[in-house]
Amino acid sequence: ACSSKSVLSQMHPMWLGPLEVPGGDHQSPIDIAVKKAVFDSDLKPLESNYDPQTCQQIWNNGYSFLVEYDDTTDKNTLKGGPLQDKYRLCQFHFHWGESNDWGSEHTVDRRLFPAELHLVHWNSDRYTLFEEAVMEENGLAVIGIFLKVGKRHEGLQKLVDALPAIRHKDSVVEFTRFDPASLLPSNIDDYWTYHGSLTTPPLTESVTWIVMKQHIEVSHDQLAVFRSLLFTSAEEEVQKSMVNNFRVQQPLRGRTVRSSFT
Ligand SMILES: NS(=O)(=O)c1ccc(C(=O)NCc2ccc(F)cc2)cc1
Ligand SMILES: [Zn+2]
Repeated sequence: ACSSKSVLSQMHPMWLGPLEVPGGDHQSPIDIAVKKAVFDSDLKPLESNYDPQTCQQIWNNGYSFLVEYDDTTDKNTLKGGPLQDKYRLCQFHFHWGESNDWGSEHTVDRRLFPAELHLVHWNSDRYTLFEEAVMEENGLAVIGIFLKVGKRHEGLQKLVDALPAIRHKDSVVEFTRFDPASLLPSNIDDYWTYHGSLTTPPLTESVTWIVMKQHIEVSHDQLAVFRSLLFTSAEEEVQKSMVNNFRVQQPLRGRTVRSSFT
């Protein structure tokens, strides 16, 4: 899959404060000012085709937990929406807070959500590897979905049950037959889109962000299990609970956020 450990483990540990990117003017996350978004009637509906059989593993990378898919063939594709090409899902992960009052990376009119899901795809029409695409302007497409605390999310429970096995950084367990579509909101036609970056190092400005207007609901207890994960590996003396793994918001720098709805 796409997040090779070697690159990740050399990453700048985010709790030491986000790495400054000199001159980066297309950084993420941002606040989405709803009234300033420009409706674009050319935006098409998103088309996702995911195959649960290609789910491979779930692991704790010391920043979040990732569910990784086999991205060596065009089995999990995303196209349409703002995208010109076909993109391949390689992993999804979350960002969350220490309390339900904050945790998301993007905000909508400054409104914070307790967590945010990112489904990470790379442009398989133009590149052969994620690592290649991550350096290119049209290389990545990330779907952002806000989580709200409410009713239990049945689809999420299989994932929540696997978390105790990956409490520590660099722990991995086999994870199969998980359908990422089970995490999508019922309406995926209403979204905002803008050009931005990865929200963790290397912070490359290669992401077409697609942020869903409709959130999904998870229970308080399900989200509490996210917070039982640790940033630290089993060997480290001081264990740090994995919370507040979101980046501070970045300036819009003149970018326009487009909406697929009025
Ligand atoms: N939060 S987010 O959705 O913006 C995001 C998505 C993916 C990655 C990632 O894969 N990093 C590791 C990485 C980066 C570059 C490489 F070349 C290889 C691995 C980081 C952040
Ligand atoms: Zn993310």
